[in-house]
Amino acid sequence: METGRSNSQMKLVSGDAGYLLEDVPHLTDYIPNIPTYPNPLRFNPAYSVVKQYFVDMDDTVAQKIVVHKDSPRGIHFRRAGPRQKVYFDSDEVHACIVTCGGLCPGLNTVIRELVCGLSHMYGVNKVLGIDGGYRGFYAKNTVTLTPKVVNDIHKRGGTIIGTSRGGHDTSKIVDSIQDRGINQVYIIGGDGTQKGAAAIYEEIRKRGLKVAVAGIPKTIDNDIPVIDKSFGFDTAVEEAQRAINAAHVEAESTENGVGVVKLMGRYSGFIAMYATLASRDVDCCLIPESPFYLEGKGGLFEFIEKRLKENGHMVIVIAEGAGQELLSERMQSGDQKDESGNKLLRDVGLWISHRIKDHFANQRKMLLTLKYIDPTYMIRAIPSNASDNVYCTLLAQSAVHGAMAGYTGFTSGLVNGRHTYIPFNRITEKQNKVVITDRMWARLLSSTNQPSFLGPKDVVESKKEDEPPTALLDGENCKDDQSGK
Ligand SMILES: Nc1ncnc2c1ncn2[C@@H]1O[C@H](COP(=O)(O)OP(=O)(O)OP(=O)(O)O)[C@@H](O)[C@H]1O
Ligand SMILES: O=P(O)(O)OC[C@H]1O[C@](O)(CO)[C@@H](O)[C@@H]1O
Ligand SMILES: [Mg+2]
Repeated sequence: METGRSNSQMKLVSGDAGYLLEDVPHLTDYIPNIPTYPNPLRFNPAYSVVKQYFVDMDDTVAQKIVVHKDSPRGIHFRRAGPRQKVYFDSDEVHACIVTCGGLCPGLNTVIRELVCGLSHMYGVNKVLGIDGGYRGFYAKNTVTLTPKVVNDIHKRGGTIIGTSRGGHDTSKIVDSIQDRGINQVYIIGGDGTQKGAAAIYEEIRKRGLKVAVAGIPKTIDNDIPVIDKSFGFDTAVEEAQRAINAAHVEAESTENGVGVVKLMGRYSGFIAMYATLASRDVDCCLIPESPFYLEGKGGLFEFIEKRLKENGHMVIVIAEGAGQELLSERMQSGDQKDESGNKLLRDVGLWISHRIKDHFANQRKMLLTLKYIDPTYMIRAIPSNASDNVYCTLLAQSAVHGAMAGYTGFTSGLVNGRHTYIPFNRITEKQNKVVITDRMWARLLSSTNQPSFLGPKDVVESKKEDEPPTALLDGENCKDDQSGK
């Protein structure tokens, strides 16, 4: 039973035992009588041997998988994959791909697999690359993308079609889509990009155009909610190990050696947390979600001194968004923002390195050798690793299957290990953050043996926030209502 719509993006369908499907829009929601065609995959020798290759129309994926016997079934998303019927004839499709926001390992793999998936699975040969992000729709030329052009691009970092921040003019973008006769739009980017994609979808729907809009979530920060993790995250964590290793080697080679590594993570400390857990060489990990302080009892300086006395060296990993509130007024960037409106951060790594050196030289009169390593762009400008390549391939293929099947206004995402179509507004309504009252953060604290820097009051406050954990965490409370994982 369809229970209603909060807006044109959200179709809610309820079922027995608290089952709720947060469905994605379909072109037929606003264009009646669109002709359908049998899915050309049924004639494809690679797939025709696969029993039940097509996804059952009723297949959905549960958001919550830790349950009690009397738990409500909760929120579900439509399962991704090829459908029996498609709503585009192969010759009719004119697709475009755009990449927006910061770089991320795997962007080129997604582009490659969109182009190859469209061509090899659906016989679609008209694919345009939009040059340089959203503004490329109206301010730049396009690039023709063929399987031959994209053949080797997954071995390179970056995005062959360029990216940018800012420049989202919905009306001009949709004019350009209309003028060029584009009817499938694939948009790869982070939370800002997906908000832009939602605006494009709304405008397309308002104009009644037969244009499918599909998002592919991208962010090395892993700050996109609902999905298990974002592509490129594993690669970034792996690359971060190299910086941590270097910091460790430098630190252990001198008396009272301290290695400080700053890693990306504007609002979410997932990269720092995972790189720390993977490395085991890190003595202290500082992330935006967990406040800390430097001086006095239980502070960072006290911990550094203790660890140096115990081990003679230590490694600190700090996410770029950590401790921003501690930076002095003079260092604050005030209200400076980038072109997309994201707040510009000050260099917390440099700041903390100076503060540590200053404290030990002047207050404690202790000789200490500190090396600061800032690998920021190096962890996102590299090609994706093997596992991210496979992940990117499936995300891209899922997006293609969804658009061909007439779905629109959706993001292709992995939920509990299954590929799904998620409505844009579920992806954009909040940011995914490390939950410091979750077991994963406790594992980190126990692995580094660092103080939590929290008083009992802070823990209670933080618990009250009730952030929904993601699959990268595992504090899922099965008694929760249907508000999320
Ligand atoms: N609320 C919004 N509505 C429309 N467009 C938006 C919105 N927020 C951001 N955008 C556009 O999306 C694009 C990318 O946004 P942004 O620079 O914030 O990166 P992102 O997609 O969040 O990726 P990341 O932060 O991981 O680098 C920009 O072109 C920006 O203009
Ligand atoms: O310098 P740029 O390109 O604006 O990107 C920096 C930001 O992009 C991110 O990598 C997210 O994509 C953040 O971690 C970082 O703060
Ligand atoms: Mg963002």
